[in-house]
Amino acid sequence: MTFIAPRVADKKDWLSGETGDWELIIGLEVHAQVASKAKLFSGAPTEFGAEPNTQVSLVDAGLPGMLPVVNEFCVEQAVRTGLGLNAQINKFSRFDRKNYFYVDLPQGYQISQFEFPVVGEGEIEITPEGGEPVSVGIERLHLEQDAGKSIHDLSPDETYVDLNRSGVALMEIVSKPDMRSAAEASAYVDALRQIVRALGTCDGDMEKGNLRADVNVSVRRPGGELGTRCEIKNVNSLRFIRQAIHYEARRHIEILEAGGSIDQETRLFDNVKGETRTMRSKEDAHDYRYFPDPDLLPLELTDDFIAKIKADLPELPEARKARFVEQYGVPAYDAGVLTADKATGDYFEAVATGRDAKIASNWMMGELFGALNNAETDLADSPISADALGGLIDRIADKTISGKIAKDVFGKMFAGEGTADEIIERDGLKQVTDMGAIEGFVDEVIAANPDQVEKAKQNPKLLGFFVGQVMKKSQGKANPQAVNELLRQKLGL
Ligand SMILES: Nc1ncnc2c1ncn2[C@@H]1O[C@H](COP(=O)(O)OP(=O)(O)OP(=O)(O)O)[C@@H](O)[C@H]1O
Ligand SMILES: [Mg+2]
Ligand SMILES: [Mg+2]
Repeated sequence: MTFIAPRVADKKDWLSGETGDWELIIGLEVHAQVASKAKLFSGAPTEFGAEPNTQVSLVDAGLPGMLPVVNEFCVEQAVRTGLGLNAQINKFSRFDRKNYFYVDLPQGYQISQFEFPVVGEGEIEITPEGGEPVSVGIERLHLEQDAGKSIHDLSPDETYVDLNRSGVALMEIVSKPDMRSAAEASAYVDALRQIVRALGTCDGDMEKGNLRADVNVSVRRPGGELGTRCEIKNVNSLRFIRQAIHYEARRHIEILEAGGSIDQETRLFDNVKGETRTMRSKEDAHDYRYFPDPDLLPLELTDDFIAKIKADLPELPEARKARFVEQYGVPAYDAGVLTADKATGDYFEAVATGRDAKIASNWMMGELFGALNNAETDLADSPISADALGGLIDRIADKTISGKIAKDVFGKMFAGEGTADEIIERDGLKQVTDMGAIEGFVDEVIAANPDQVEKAKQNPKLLGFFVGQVMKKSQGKANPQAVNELLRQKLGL
């Protein structure tokens, strides 16, 4: 298989093949687990990592005669998410049975929403890395229950079933086929993740599988008819999403250019090989025989219910980003990084308030994130609190220390040696601003370098040499501005 790089210059992710260009089309179905302590239709707990089959009510085990009762909290979270996606909230929706047989589905059907989802069309704005913002349409969001889990690797000839996940509430968020590159697809999932986390409706933890994507991919000639899609199930990291898309796009192009056609298929992504492969083809495509679940009444939401949720919505990442640019004057790129999650934004606001915001953002994005990264830890466990970083920045602003010395102080703060003030005091780092003392250093340096003084009169660039010498004499503590001024005066530059 030949690897064809996307033509970044075109901005769109057009792929060149042997016979011309192809346009990539991607639509995603994201399954986001509702952050609820109880399941969608039972009171069983949903906690992650429990012993197998310890969180299973009779309803989740699909025992005959058991009746589901809808969890109102989950409905509320779906509506909240819908509002966060700028989407239509449907006051009438209905639960349907999606029938299929599998060992991890004890009821023999999944309760889902088909014809009448709780949330309809919406739209979010995303910014792919290095690209311009694009808007992605949301087709719908519906509530459904998760299935159990089959465990194949405990024994060579037996399959075990863990029903802890059975009945856990999921929101399936279906996008329109609006994405045109792997970068856009991963930016979309990232944006969704940020939104649900800001809303608190889903933990968005892809490693734990509480946010995962079915990735639909097709290719077409630029501007032509949509091609046949293949759906890659359950991809659970942004990197795997990008890899799966690239692999799948190349596969489609190779087949089409050789004169073949694409079969609509459900495929799996093998993250070790970086390949997708057939899981089931159209021949055994499911006929789910959806019908309204007779055990559940339709959901009818009142205006009041929706209005209350709306009144309680937090500021979402996109809005916060715009506010950071506007209110604090930081560049859009910084604002994007600083609003990637709530805690980072809160930390920034605490440091920036009452201080130079650009300096606050530089210290966070440079020194702090660098140190956290090296220590393989994150902001939640930062040894330097927002207050403490603010305290350090204050000492630069009031010229107690220079920016250069501040970096050393930062290192010591990060190592837990104390606050900026304590370290400055302890190590005697206070900047020398006493003009008399600085003049002493300057005179000494001039006296010691008569040749250089003569040269400097022809070549003002030598000023740097003198500044360096004076700073060295003062052990880095002389106020650099004062040193510069005095030297210029004395050297007549
Ligand atoms: N030609 C296409 N190329 C790429 N993506 C497409 C194409 N046509 C549709 N899609 C995307 O495929 C997804 C279809 O999801 P939807 O949930 O509606 O149906 P499904 O996959 O048939 O159902 P199920 O939930 O049972 O998997 C949407 O995200 C849509 O944008
Ligand atoms: Mg779907
Ligand atoms: Mg699908």
